Amino acid sequence: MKVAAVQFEIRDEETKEERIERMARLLSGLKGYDLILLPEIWATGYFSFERYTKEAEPLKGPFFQRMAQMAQQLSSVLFAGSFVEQEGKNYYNTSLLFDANGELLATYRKIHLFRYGSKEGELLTRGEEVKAVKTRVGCVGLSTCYDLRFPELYRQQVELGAELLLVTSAWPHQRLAHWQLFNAVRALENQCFLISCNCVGYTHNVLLGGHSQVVDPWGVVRAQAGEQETVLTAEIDLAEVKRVREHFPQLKHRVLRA
Ligand SMILES: O=C(O)CCC(=O)C(=O)O
Repeated sequence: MKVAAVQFEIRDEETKEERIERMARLLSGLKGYDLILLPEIWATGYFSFERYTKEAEPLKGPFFQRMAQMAQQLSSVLFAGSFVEQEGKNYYNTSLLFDANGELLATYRKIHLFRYGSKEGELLTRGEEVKAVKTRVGCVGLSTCYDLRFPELYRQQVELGAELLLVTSAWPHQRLAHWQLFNAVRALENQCFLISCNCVGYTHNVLLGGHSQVVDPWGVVRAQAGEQETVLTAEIDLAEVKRVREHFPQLKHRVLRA
């Protein structure tokens, strides 16, 4: 199957609406992909904490509607990245997964909120539910940025059937080495494909790291973006997950202690 990750540049001078329109233009050139990924809180900008509550939307607000429409127009499963969701008094970092007909397949509220040089932990409420979802492109595990540092989350996704790990991100360049390691290791230790979609650009004095990746179940990086806005593409075969797990049955050799 053909996959694409839109590594998007965050430009602080843009409004949310301008950013959504620019993303829509980028997406309109992406015909023929089975699965497309977008980054974390890209429409508001992850580091634009002053905009979070102002730009928050209910789950099925305009952001949701636009992304559903894009999935349908592209006939692609779309992991639309995340937005700031408001439900009552609470705000969440919520990502959306749409089927190729524009129907919602799943939502995921970020579980591990980032608190280092970030106001996310103050402003948002963490999610509770681990998500691995059966789709026409395989069973996908959903996660967001800082989640990458917590291996138990991905193991739970695998226990729920995940074979493809999708990571939406706004990871800073300062810790690019960590990003590179976690991308490879999460795929390798779980014998899954992993696709990550990061942002680039300078935002609120933070340089975002790019290097969105496609990693195979041996931990080999099959495709990797650089540090510019770009669309990372790859062709992957999920049958490899089964082959790798049969050939090297590490997941069956776990020793679980109480
Ligand atoms: O863990 C990190 O170093 C970066 C995490 C992050 O930027 C985020 O969760 O948005």
